[in-house]
Amino acid sequence: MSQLDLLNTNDETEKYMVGSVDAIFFESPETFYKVVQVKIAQANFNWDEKEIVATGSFADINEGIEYRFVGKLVTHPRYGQQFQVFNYQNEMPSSKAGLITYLSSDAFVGIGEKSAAKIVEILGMDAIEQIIADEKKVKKLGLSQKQQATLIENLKANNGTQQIIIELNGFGFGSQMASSIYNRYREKTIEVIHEDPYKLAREIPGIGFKRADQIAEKIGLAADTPQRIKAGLLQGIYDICQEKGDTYTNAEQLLNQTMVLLSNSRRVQLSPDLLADQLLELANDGIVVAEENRIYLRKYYESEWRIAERIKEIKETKIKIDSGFENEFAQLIEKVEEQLGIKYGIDQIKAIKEALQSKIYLLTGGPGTGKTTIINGIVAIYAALKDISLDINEYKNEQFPILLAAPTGRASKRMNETTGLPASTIHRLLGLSSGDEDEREHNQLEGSLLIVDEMSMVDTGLFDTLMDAIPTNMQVIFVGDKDQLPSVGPGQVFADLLASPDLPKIELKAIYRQENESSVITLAHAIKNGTLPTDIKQGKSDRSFIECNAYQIENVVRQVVEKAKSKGFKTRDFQILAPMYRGPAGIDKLNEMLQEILNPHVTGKKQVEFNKLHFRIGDKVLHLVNSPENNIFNGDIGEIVGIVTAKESKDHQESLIIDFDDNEVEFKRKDWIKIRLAYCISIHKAQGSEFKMVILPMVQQYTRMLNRNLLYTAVTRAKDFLILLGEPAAYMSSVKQVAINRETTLVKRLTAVFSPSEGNNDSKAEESVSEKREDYVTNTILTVDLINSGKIDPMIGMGEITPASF
Ligand SMILES: Nc1ncnc2c1ncn2[C@@H]1O[C@H](COP(=O)(O)OP(=O)(O)OP(=O)(O)O)[C@@H](O)[C@H]1O
Repeated sequence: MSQLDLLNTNDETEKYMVGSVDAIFFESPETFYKVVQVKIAQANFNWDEKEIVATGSFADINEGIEYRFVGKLVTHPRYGQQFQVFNYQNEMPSSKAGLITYLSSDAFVGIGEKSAAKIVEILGMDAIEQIIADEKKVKKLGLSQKQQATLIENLKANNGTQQIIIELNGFGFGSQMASSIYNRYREKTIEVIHEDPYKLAREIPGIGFKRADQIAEKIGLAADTPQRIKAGLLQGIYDICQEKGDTYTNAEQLLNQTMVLLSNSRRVQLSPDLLADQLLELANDGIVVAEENRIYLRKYYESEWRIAERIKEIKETKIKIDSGFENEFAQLIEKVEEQLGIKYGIDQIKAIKEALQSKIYLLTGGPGTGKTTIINGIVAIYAALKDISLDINEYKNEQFPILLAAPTGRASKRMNETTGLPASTIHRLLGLSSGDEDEREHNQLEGSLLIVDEMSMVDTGLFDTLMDAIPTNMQVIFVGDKDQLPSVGPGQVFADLLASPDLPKIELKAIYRQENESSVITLAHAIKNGTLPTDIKQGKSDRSFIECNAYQIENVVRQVVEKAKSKGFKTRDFQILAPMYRGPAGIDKLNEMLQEILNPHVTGKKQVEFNKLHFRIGDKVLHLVNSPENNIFNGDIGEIVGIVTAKESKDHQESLIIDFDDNEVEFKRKDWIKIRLAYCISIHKAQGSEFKMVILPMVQQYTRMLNRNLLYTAVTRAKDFLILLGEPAAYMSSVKQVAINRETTLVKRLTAVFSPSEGNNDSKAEESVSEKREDYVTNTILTVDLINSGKIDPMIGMGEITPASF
């Protein structure tokens, strides 16, 4: 048999080798992936040479140290045969010399060969085990304090990290995921997994319930263990709230959802009673909150109460209004009107005046109603009244006293452009990093006036954090368009605030955009009122309608785009918006086609492949998550301006350089998951952005997704031109479908804190949130009693599920 036959990659039998690491060829800075050369001392496979290249996930591996590697031989298309390591262990140095080499290696900075020799001489060959078992042993080795500390620290840490990575590998996590998990829990990793493997599903992006459940099974958690059922219930509430945008659910919905989740994951049917019992325990422990027939994750329950209480505190803190305000205001408004060359309407003046006199003020209005013009007026008059300079250069080391913020990068950039003042995203303002909107750690805001735009996009978690950061004496103005889509995350904060009778507000109705009577704005207002103009299909100077079916969409979009291009529109000037990703008229299909016509592959030019997609220089791409550390946010659109191949890069990792409005950010391959092509994007992702021309395909195929707020949001993204395509019936069904109101209790909480005497059972304004929790248990018992007594059938809705579904 030839050596090549022996090295057949299909040979899956487990191989091992013992050897020392000669050289580390490559190490990824972000993951534990490394390519090393191993000098073989012993192996259970044929290998003619002294060395072999090994690849794998090594937490901490040192040159000159002997390890036992378990894995298989593979053939790399470019580099030939290699040993792919599944797991490895530090073969404790078997000889005295080996142990000395190990203790004097790079892993123990400050310990040289002499000191290492002394350690081995005094403690013997089991020196490491002895020190790990009893730290005091290092005291008699004649080492300096620093050396003693290094020795203990590194022996413990190295031992730990290696073991952890080996165990994570054993659970089937690849190097990337293993490092994400390790980075989150550090030395507690294995403890966390053994204590609650489901924590991974809740806390590590990319790990779902099913994956966590597999681990749970591996460590011996039976399908009916309370821990598993509780995890399923928590996941159930979380999933329902994320999917529907509600801040709570009910027992029936929750039990159905959890039953499906648990049964699908392990294919075992559980009794509804088991689930109901565990739900009761979760409530008794205060992990979920049941109130009447509502079941909340504690965090949303508390967020709504906290928001309401904070709003009241801020609203009720007095602001000083000078006796001469009326006169001064009348003069200042005239001055601003002169500067802007406009005359404010009655409602606009009312808005500016009330906003200036209120601690908290809400301002809503559709496109063109003058929200930005009002913000400019408020800022100018506020600055004049308070004698504040609006020249940002005068605030070198000081905080600018007027804070402007919006939920997305693009919206805050627009705010900055329209006001000429600094504006930032809410995340930046709060100093939050990726994914920690709900964290309670954040900056405290400084300044005297805060204006937040695009409020409809702010969800309960972020708003709770924002309210916590606002000092009680700050004046706050929330601006938005209540008819746009609600936030992606749970809640409908802006709509709820507006629905509260206790907060001063104004809804602007008059449209001021004059230029040539924009028919896009007329259309937007018609949609908002639940109708379509009779001339919807007639061509106008700024909008047109092309009738076609789902299968013709791709071709029609192609023609429209080619026409726009020939008329001199740049790729960034027009945006295709669609409601769905899948299907012949879906975002994915359209992006594929649009990339081919707008940025085709040119032989010899660089392109990289990722998840069956190609990325090329010049591609328009969308960022899918918030990344405040790079100042890029969910929904930001950028352009690929560079591709760095593995060969060209110092760390041998390929990357894309993406330009987001002059902010160039490097994306390593592991981060490509955060971007996608943006020739066509979803309407949700377009919220907070505006485009010169919007091309909007709508077909009946999308029916499930269509509603009035969605169509309204899409149409209002168009600044100059709107091209509607598709089936008129799809547009009609959109306007008829009023977006179902989200289930939230913020309005209820606001009423409770503002009017505690209104006989409302929930009016606990006098109590703190923790005191309110006292009532959870009684309420939960009621709910679960209902289930047990058969008044709520937890199997309702499961009629369509057959054993085959599981
Ligand atoms: N009182 C007014 N008199 C004349 N023009 C006005 C008046 N108010 C606003 N405008 C003009 O109407 C247009 C729309 O106003 P503005 O941009 O403030 O509205 P908006 O509500 O912020 O709209 P959008 O949400 O579409 O940006 C602008 O060109 C603005 O200059």
